Amino acid sequence: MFDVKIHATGSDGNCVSISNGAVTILVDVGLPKTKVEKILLAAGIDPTKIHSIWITHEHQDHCRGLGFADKYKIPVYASEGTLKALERLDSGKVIKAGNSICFEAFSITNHMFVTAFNVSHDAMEPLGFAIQSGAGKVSVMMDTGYVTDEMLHAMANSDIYVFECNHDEDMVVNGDYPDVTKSRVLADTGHLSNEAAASALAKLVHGLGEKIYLTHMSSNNNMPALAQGTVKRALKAKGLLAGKHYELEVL
Ligand SMILES: O=c1ccn([C@@H]2O[C@H](COP(=O)(O)O)[C@@H](O)[C@H]2O)c(=O)[nH]1
Repeated sequence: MFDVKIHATGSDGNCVSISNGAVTILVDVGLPKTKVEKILLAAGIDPTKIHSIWITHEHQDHCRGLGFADKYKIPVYASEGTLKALERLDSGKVIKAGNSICFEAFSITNHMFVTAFNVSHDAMEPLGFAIQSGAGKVSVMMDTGYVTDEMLHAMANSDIYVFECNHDEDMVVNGDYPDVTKSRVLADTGHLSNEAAASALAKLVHGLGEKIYLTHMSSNNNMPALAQGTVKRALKAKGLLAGKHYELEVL
């Protein structure tokens, strides 16, 4: 089984580690580099052992700590658009949506495939990632305004879902954000609402003990109980109960 740790999530910074026991990767380093170093060491992760860092897109809350990659000479993978926006096209490694990169393939137990898929966010070329190995499958989907069939296909049959569950639409509409920010959050290239996350998860989760992490939650336009309740209701409509058919954690 994969070991997934959500070290930080939300608009202040995102960082997830994924390990299959042999290989550890990070998805996003959206905290200052010294903080990335600190939280990883506190979690028992040796920075010198990190195989690679996968960046979903160029917004600061996802890549602020890229200096951490430079310090430890860790390869950085992202889309061409993201690497261009980060001015790292020369040093970064390009992954295209639909493509998989396989590493440590010399042993069936050590191998890990990372497959990229397009998401819909107001960045140059944002990606989500599905990570597979003998340890199972983990999907990471953050910062997307909606979920397409292609995204569902890429994430299908995961054991672990790291899923954006950003806001309650009514809270955004009636909240304090300026109109331009409200429109941005609610746009197709914005962030995922509780309802949209719940509806996508209801299509993905089969009740086989999947683990769901609800992430990138707004502290202004959401409440953990509201997000959790929305997802639980959608899954209950399929006959699936938290704690029995799947595990749910709100971060
Ligand atoms: O004053 C603000 C607050 C937030 N944003 C952006 O909106 C989205 C959602 O933020 P949450 O903190 O999850 O509510 C995110 O992209 C923020 O960067 C903003 O532009 N201005």
